[in-house]
Amino acid sequence: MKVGSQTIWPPLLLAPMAGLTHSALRTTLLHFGGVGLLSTEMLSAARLPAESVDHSPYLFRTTKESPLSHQLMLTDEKHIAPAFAALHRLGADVIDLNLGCPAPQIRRSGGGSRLMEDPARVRRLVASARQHTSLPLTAKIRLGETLDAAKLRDFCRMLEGEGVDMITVHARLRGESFARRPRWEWVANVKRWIDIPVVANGGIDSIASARTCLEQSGADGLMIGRAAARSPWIFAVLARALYAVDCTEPHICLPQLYQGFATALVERFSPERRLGRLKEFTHHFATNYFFGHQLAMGVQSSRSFAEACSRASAFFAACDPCAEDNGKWWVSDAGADCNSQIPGRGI
Ligand SMILES: Cc1cc2nc3c(=O)[nH]c(=O)nc-3n(C[C@H](O)[C@H](O)[C@H](O)COP(=O)(O)O)c2cc1C
Repeated sequence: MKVGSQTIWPPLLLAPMAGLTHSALRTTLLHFGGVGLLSTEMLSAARLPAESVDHSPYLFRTTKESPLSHQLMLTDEKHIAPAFAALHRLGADVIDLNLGCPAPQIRRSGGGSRLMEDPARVRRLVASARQHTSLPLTAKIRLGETLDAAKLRDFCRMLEGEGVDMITVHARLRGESFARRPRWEWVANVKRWIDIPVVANGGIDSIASARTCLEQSGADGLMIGRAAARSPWIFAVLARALYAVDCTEPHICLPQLYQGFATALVERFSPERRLGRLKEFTHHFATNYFFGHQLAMGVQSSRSFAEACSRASAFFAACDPCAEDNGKWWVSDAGADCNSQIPGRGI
């Protein structure tokens, strides 16, 4: 899939997810392979220029995490020039505009899905964004407030006309919860209306759901969110099954994978940044187990990273035969330093 100057292959994209799509998860995904485009979580355009790449957990990346899309939460034209200059310095491969986030605090600030209600403002923002970068510029949207084909069609055509190179459609209305079946057939409408690549998102968590989504949407690519945290090998599985990519068949040992993720957190983030991220990941990862709520609750109620790791270790020892092969594990809070991976960058 060609997006501006960037070739994305396989056309399997990691969804931006606040608290989840940081360097540790991206590295865990890369271990298995099959991801065509990685993503950051949403970054505030207003705050980005002041963030230190040496200290920001949102910006930290290793050289292996490429190609990487940086997602911007944009509310005001005045933030575009400094934010894009910062993204160029950071070596972003793709810049994505968040036009779909339904979270109340984001909407109150005028960003995310609030923007879809004001197409004239989005037109100005996108036109200005386009002038400030030659990098691939993409947009992530939901279907809107209500099912209104003409409104959605005009909005998508406007994005294309202003120079957006790809649109990802999270196939739900703004107010719809994750529990609702995604409306992949509406992605097919978007695909008919515009000529740039269209990526389908929402509810893709298996080969079967990916195939159904592709059949119903005719999308050029698929974006995967929560399933990436539950089953970080999903990209490798889909890349093999759908795109005949030569990924090694994943060997999955859940305790080992969890340990690898926790170690990556220690290597990348300062102590106060680790526990929250482990909790967020565990919330999704624990659903791999029938009694996963015990793992999730144990980690959720932990007061320190070490306590969370030791509770997880105990859970695996009791519930997962694979843990025996790997012995009793622990993660040291002391951590390694990833300056070795990127000269000049600290944590
Ligand atoms: C914890 C969490 C955080 C999210 N943060 C973002 C975000 O920062 N930007 C964004 O565009 N969407 C965000 N989303 C939405 C996802 O990108 C995606 O659209 C949604 O999860 C549906 O895809 P899925 O069914 O594959 O998870 C988030 C979703 C979750 C669960």
